[in-house]
Amino acid sequence: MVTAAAAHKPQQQQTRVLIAGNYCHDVLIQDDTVKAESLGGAASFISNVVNGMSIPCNLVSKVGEDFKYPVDYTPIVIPTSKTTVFHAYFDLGIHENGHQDRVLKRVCACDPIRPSDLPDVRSNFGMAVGVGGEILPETLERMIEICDAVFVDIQALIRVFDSVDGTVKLVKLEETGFYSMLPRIGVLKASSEEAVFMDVEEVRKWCCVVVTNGKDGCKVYWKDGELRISPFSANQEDPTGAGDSFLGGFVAGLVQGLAVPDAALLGNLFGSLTVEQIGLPKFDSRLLQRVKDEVQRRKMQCLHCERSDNELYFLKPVGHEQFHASLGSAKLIPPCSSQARPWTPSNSPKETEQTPIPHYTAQAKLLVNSVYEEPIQTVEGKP
Ligand SMILES: Nc1ncnc2c1ncn2[C@@H]1O[C@H](COP(=O)(O)OP(=O)(O)O)[C@@H](O)[C@H]1O
Ligand SMILES: O=P([O-])([O-])O[C@@H]1[C@@H](O)[C@H](O)[C@@H](O)[C@H](O)[C@@H]1O
Repeated sequence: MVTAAAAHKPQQQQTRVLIAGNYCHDVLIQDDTVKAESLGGAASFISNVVNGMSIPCNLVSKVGEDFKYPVDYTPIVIPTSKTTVFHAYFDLGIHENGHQDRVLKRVCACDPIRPSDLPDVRSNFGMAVGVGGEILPETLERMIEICDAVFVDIQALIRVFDSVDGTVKLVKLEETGFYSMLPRIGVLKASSEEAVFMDVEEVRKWCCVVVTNGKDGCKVYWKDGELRISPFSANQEDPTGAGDSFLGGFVAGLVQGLAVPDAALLGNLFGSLTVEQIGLPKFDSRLLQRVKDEVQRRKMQCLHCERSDNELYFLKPVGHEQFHASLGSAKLIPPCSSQARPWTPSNSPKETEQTPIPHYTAQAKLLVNSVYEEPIQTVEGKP
């Protein structure tokens, strides 16, 4: 078995982002026909965004010897296990409102990621983003120890799998072994379908909660306030990975020093770009360059914003709407090449109202510290 240390990509001196979650083989099925097969898993969608934004990261993932995709971050290969496989059925989950949703089945599960698989160096941002049950309570504990702020996708915590056919079901967050760790994580991200499996009013007392809502963008909740963040328009082809790419964009924004509302816009942007392609999206290089330029410009703008108090961190900094417009216009740049293929009917997003409710909270402080306290320390007792 390849050890975690040997499997990692050679490290830059300062690892800023640590992603933990297994790569998967995704099979997209509609009307009993395989429509596409793709590299999947939240870790692949997130690293795709983070790499696209030129942010160095470290990724811990486990696969079997059957793993079939080239990836930037070498996974740990488990000879006795197979790669996690998900079948996504797009015709079984028609909601009462007519909205087409998917039914997911985990048909194969690779080994969980254990604390010993994680690197011994500290990271500023940890991302616990399992999809097939690979994040164990002790793994999340270890991430909390070695990362300044931990971002968790609730799907890593509340999924259970039917013992016969692997259908993904969700359980209440408070019934899981992760609930007591909430005060020590930075951000918990959930889709609106997943959010009903937690008491948002209770959880927001402990950590920042981000609920994504498809074409309607997302909402950020913290102890004393909440904020709706506008979406970007998209012609949806495949919803797979939108939430993952959102989280990648959100963290990419925070890594670069954006305030939470601006970083959430970057999350919305990458979510909207992802639904326009089938499977793992390929971002156009000109678009990425423009987004990076806009983020740099925004960062410089906000250096001049009043920011001496933690209270301001959740505030929409002046110029937020303009930043939204600039990112939106980046989406209009003609692509170097077109990757999108028609498959499902497209959706058009509605503009949503914005509700700034600025207040200081302990979570804000945690995030501020994680972003602005620069030095990366080594784990106590380890080199
Ligand atoms: N049809 C869409 N149009 C525009 N943006 C979208 C669309 N679907 C998703 N997004 C973006 O991606 C984010 C995550 O999508 P969502 O469907 O809520 O998550 P998940 O993939 O976890 O179900 C949304 O908050 C939004 O910013
Ligand atoms: O669509 P989304 O919820 O953001 O995330 C998806 C997971 O729910 C799914 O289990 C996995 O197979 C996909 O590759 C993707 O990671």
